[in-house]
Amino acid sequence: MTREEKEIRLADLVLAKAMWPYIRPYAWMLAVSTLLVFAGIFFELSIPLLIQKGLDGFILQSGQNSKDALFLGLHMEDFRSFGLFFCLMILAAFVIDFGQTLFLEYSGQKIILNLRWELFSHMTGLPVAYYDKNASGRLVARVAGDIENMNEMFTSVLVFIFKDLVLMAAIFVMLARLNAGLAFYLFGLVPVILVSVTGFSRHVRSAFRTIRQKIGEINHSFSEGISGIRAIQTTGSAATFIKRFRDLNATHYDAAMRQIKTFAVFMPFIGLLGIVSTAIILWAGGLKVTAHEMTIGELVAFLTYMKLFFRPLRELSEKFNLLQNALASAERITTVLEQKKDRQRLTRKRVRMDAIHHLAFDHVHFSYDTETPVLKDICFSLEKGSSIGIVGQTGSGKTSIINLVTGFYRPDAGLIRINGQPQESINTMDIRRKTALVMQDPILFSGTVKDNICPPENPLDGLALKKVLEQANCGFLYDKFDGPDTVLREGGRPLSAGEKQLICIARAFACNPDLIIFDEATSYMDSGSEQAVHEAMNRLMKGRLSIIIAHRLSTIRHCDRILLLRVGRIREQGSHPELVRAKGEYYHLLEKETL
Ligand SMILES: Nc1ncnc2c1ncn2[C@@H]1O[C@H](COP(=O)(O)OP(=O)(O)OP(=O)(O)O)[C@@H](O)[C@H]1O
Repeated sequence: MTREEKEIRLADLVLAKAMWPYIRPYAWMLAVSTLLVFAGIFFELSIPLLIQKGLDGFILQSGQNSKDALFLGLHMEDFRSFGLFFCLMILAAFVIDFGQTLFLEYSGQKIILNLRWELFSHMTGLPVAYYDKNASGRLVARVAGDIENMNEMFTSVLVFIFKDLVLMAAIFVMLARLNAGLAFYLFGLVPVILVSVTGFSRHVRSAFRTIRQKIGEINHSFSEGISGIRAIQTTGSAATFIKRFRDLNATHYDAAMRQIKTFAVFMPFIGLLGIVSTAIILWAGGLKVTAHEMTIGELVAFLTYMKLFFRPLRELSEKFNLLQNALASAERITTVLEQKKDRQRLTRKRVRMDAIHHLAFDHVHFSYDTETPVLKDICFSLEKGSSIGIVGQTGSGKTSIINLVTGFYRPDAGLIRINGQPQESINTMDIRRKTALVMQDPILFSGTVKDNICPPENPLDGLALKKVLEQANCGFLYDKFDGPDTVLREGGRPLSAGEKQLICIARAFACNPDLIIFDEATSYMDSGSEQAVHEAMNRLMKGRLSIIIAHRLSTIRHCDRILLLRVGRIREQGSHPELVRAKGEYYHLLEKETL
């Protein structure tokens, strides 16, 4: 056993334990389905035996006791009642097959339905830090591809591997019972079959793995190419992207061809084994029939069982690979679901909070990777009705301060106090409920403007909604579009950047926050749109705690306090007139901006 196989098998128990809560409600269906599989095998194996009885007992009249205890202790007097019995057996096999497929598909689909829902709802609650570390393309592949692999495992792999193994074992028993001498010839082929199946599985598994991996990368490349289409077209980097994609595509093609070639050799090889063994059995069986050691019916039944034996053999090795693949998917899904504890940590054993009226940073130090300090010794405080502006060069740590306020990350040292209490003692969900974040890139979801402003489960009445839109300067919605019923497509299309930002401000009004944070909210706008957004911002800030991050000093000059950050440290702090009087860094920046 290779190290990798060992690891997968060790992990299987853990996986089974993790997946059991999803399987448990439908376990009885899977059990019924398994019982039906057994019943199905019984019927499947009965057919060749019936053919033998029909041939020997009625058609050729060569069997001695064929009419006695014809089948399952039933006596058939004539060929018509035998034919009727045959038809009933086939009908019963059909009904069992139908029932088995229905139970299996139903339970498989239900398990997947719950698992997909759980995974998605769970992912919406995962810490932002998790998303910062994991590429979105990979995570999307998890919800889509990995869940689909698991669906395949429940509906077409697990039960069928089991069925095929039982079927093959049962066929061996039937063959030995029909004619032990002939079965002995067939057992001679077993080592050849085992060696070829193992070799084939190894080859296909490595190709499978490469294919899956490359498909993930291809998806990622596609999504990156589509979301960054403007940058690609304007920077002239299309050729680089196309070349990277072509290489990826070619690797995928090579792996797919490797897999196809292996199948192309293996499948006919198994077919060849089937033909060779049929020829051997026909020759040896023919000799036995002519020597009256065997009836023709028995020979035909023997050959029919052999045919049944080679069919699952072809599928089994392919299914083992699918199983490996599905187990890898289950492992990835379990890893995501295990992140649960992190979310619970934010709310469990913490005091509830109704309102924010004071926020303070007390000698806060922070780094993303515990090695590179991003914020150093940050101190400031903010009361209800007042505002703080944060300025500083790119990468100076402005957004990192917001990441700490909202609880997306934790400080390495120092304290953040809310209403005088340490932030980590307060339910983070309460803090977020009372906070509105208006970001540089306005995030709007597909749906109506109304749904974007207030979720349908917590709607505002018509009058309140109109007021919120008025306060946020969203009159354009009534002039150019269908008011709050305007339907937005992905990314908030067809609104302009400024219009989208005003909708985000309306959303902030609707949730009536105590703390409002603007992170470069006007940086993409022309002066006309900026004016409209500023008016809405000023209205929203009244009577609340506000933090405004901006590159342009004009945006924050009216704030009660301004922090100037450089390389993670507060270099200057004070009101606009105080900082101008101090003639320090802020003053020089102001001079540059007014030039
Ligand atoms: N998720 C992250 N993981 C690791 N490092 C990060 C992460 N986010 C930001 N950083 C690093 O932290 C530093 C501060 O980043 P931050 O986003 O707070 O700067 P900023 O002042 O808001 O910059 P900008 O004005 O460009 O938005 C930067 O050096 C950045 O590379």
